[in-house]
This record gives sequence, C-alpha cells and structure tokens, in this order.
Amino acid sequence: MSVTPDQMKAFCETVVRGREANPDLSLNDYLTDVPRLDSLADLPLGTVVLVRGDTDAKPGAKVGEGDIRLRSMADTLKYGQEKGWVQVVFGHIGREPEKSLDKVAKRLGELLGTNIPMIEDWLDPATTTVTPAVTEAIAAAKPGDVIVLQNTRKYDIERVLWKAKPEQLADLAPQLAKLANELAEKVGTVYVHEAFSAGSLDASSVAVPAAMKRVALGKYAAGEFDGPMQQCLKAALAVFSGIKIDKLDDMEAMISRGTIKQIFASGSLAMAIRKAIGELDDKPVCLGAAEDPANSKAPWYIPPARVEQAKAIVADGREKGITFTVPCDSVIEDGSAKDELSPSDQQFDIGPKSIQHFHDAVTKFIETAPKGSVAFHNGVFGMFEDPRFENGTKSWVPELKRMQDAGINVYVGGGEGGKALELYGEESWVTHNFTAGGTVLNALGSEPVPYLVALREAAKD
Ligand SMILES: Nc1ncnc2c1ncn2[C@@H]1O[C@H](COP(=O)(O)OP(=O)(O)OP(=O)(O)O)[C@@H](O)[C@H]1O
Ligand SMILES: O=C(O)[C@H](O)COP(=O)(O)O
Repeated sequence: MSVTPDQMKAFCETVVRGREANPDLSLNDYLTDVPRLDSLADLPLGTVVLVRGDTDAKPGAKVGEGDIRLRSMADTLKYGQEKGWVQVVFGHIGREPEKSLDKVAKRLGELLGTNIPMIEDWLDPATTTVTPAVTEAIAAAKPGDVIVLQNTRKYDIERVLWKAKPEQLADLAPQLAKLANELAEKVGTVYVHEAFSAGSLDASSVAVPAAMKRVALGKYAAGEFDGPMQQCLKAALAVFSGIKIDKLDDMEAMISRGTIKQIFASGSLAMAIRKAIGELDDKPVCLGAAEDPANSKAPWYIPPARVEQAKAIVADGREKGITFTVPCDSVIEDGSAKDELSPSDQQFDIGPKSIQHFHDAVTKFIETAPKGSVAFHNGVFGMFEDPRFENGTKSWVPELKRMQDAGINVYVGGGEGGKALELYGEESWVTHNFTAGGTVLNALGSEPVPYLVALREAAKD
C-alpha cells in the first residue's frame, strides 16, 4: 500500500488540527481504536517490523542508569524477537540533529542480550530515498534480529510538521508521502509505536504510519495509558508548575473533567493565576518583568490574554468549589525573597512563605481527601538547575512523599518534575513517575496525543 500526497495531506491535517479535527473524541476513544501489540500475533517469522522507539535516553555506564526509556521498550522488542520478526528501531535523541544513537543501540543490545548494529546514513535527504545500507542490513538479518537507524532528527523532514499550519500541508505532503512510502517499500509495512514520550509532531511518529498496512501500540506505552493515566484522569488535586504558560490549557481541560477539588499552581506559570486572583479579589498583583511587553519573547513572559484565561479558570473553578493555592512570595535574581515584585523584578523561585503555604495546603488536603484520592504533579517550582533557585522545588518533593504516606496516590508527570523527584527524593516516594512530561499533559489535557491520532487514522484502513 502506498500513500498518495493527497492522502498524506489529509492524514497530517487530522493530526495537526488535533482536537479541532475530532472534538468529541476522548483519550479513551483513541485508546479503544488503536490496535495493541497482540493484534500482530499472526505475523509470520521473518516479518520486518518498523518500531518507533523511545530512544531519547542518556544511557549511563551501567544498565539502570539513564536508560529507563530503553528498558521500557524491552518487553515489546522481546516479543518481536520471540516471534522471529526483524525489528528496525528508529527514533530521535534530543533536539540537535547531530546527536547520535550509538550508545542507545549498545544499551538496547545489552538489555536484549544481542548485538544491535546501527545504520548511520539511512536516508538520502536530497531524494528522500532509503539507502542501500538499510536494505542490505535487512537482507542479511536473521529472524529475531534488531537493527537501529541513526537519530531521525538528523534529517530535516523529521521536523517539518512541528510548526506547520494546515494550509502548509499541501506543500509538505509529497515529501512526507515519499518518506513513508520508501520505508514501507524498503523496510516493511508493519509499524509498532513504543515511544511513550514521543509527543512531538515528528514525521516518524505521525506521518510514517500513513503508509503502513498494520499498526500497533507497544506494550509499555499501552500499559501507561491503560494503567496510571486512567488514575490521573480521576485526580482530585492537580499541581501545575514550571514555565510553559500553555499548561493553563491543560489545567482547564483537567478541571472540565469534574474530579478536581484543588489546584496548586507554582513556578513561573502560577503568576498568571496569582494575578487573576488579585484582580478578582480587588488586590492588584505586580508580576514584575514577566508582564513587561518588552519581554514578550521570553519563555517566562505572561501575556495579558493568559491572565484573562486564568481569571476565567479561577472564577469558574470557584463556582465548582475548587480551591486554588498559589505562591505568596518570590525569590528574585539576587536571591532575596519579596512578597510583592516591583516592575523590574524577575521571579526565579517561590519564597519561604510560599513553601510554608504549600505545606499547609498539603496538610489540609491530606485531612480532607479520602484515602485513595489521586494527586497529579507536573513541573518544577523554580529554576531548580541553579542552586540559588532550587529551594522551592527541593522543599516540595518531600510533600509528595507526605501525601503518599497519608494514603494519597501520587503521580508525577515526568519531564522536569520527574527529574526533581530523582534529584531531591526517591522514585518510591510516589505511586508512579511517568517517563514523559509532554505526552502526559497531552493525554490529560486539552489536545490529543499526536501519535495516538496517527495510529487511529492508520488503523482505520
Ligand atoms: N521561575 C521559574 N519557575 C519554574 N521553572 C522555571 C522558572 N524559570 C525557569 N524555569 C525553568 O523551566 C523549566 C521547567 O518548566 P516546564 O514548564 O518546561 O516544565 P517541564 O517539567 O519541563 O514540563 P513538562 O512536564 O511539560 O516536560 C525548568 O528547566 C526550569 O529551570
Ligand atoms: O524528552 C521528551 O519529552 C521526548 O523525547 C520528546 O522530546 P521533544 O520534546 O524534543 O519532542
């Protein structure tokens, strides 16, 4: 089966438009429609299977170090090995095109107890043609072998959909169709997605499935959606922090599901909520440099429209009986803490009063929430990579343990929040720490997970 440019355009439109394309579909609708790995059980020995892997990892010296995403792929790859498939794993590492998957291939080999070759140049970017190195390696492979293709982001085509508007898709579709058809023709027409964290609009995860005869979601990714994610859909407390202001959209979507009783907002994005509460309660709040239009390009800039959105969230939330807990002081550039920011101050962390405020709010949540309630945490409370601004995050992590010790089920949405847990606490302090930040927010929030949209579309035919 090959995909025409027009079909690719329509396929990518559905993925790029996301919720707008299918406003009535929930996460669970996507999960119902996407086939699972077991649906491929009938594939014969020697079938070549393209596996979009969770290769964005930093394997350390020993197994267990920096390779959680690679270990998460092991069950799916072992299943393929037992079936005697030839599995061709491809995926990205980091954002820089020159980064290499060499250590990833080596660690995957250690995990599977086999030698895994990596093909350095697998695509001719000038013609979007799969190279003979790939066809030769596949021809030489034995049933059960695994082959890794170098970092997909090495080739520009991988990232063309990232910022694409629907009206640009007609121009992009021919080359995307060529890529998908080349892989289908020269590698194989069976595609398994086992990259839970690959939430971007990468060609390998959202365009390539369009040319595939059979697609399936890998065992680990399916387990994360079917298990912990289902619990998070029932969260009573959601903690949103970090710098990405668009997390307000996800907060809104989580609230609309009706289970949230409390929102804690911290980090830079909390400033929008803090200002919104100030305006609603007639107690004006200055956000300092974060609301100065001169900084409108900065990632920590809070646009007026986001304050308006936050006002609507708080007003609507209060009507539903939801309480909002936000910081009441800030640590600024010189390391000092201030209750009120002046126009030139930039917030880098929450201050000591806020740390106490969140501690007290956790105490109240523990006292009032029934045992077995769910708390979901995303992000970090300050620029924690700099020791001067780590206190807010460092003091928050033990609060997760305090909740878990009190019988609350605590889920951490990966990303920087997951890193902070590793740094200031232990995995055992929470019920589950996801291996991905963006995917978890997509799944719980306002937009569907792009690869689930693509798999669902591909499975339709
Ligand atoms: N004032 C601030 N408050 C919070 N984070 C900040 C602040 N200033 C800078 N940052 C940086 O922002 C990053 C975290 O923000 P972000 O919203 O990206 O969270 P994340 O956990 O990476 O998100 P995701 O869960 O989506 O992966 C950290 O690297 C942190 O240092
Ligand atoms: O680390 C991650 O969150 C995933 O690998 C996705 O990476 P990306 O945000 O660079 O697409």
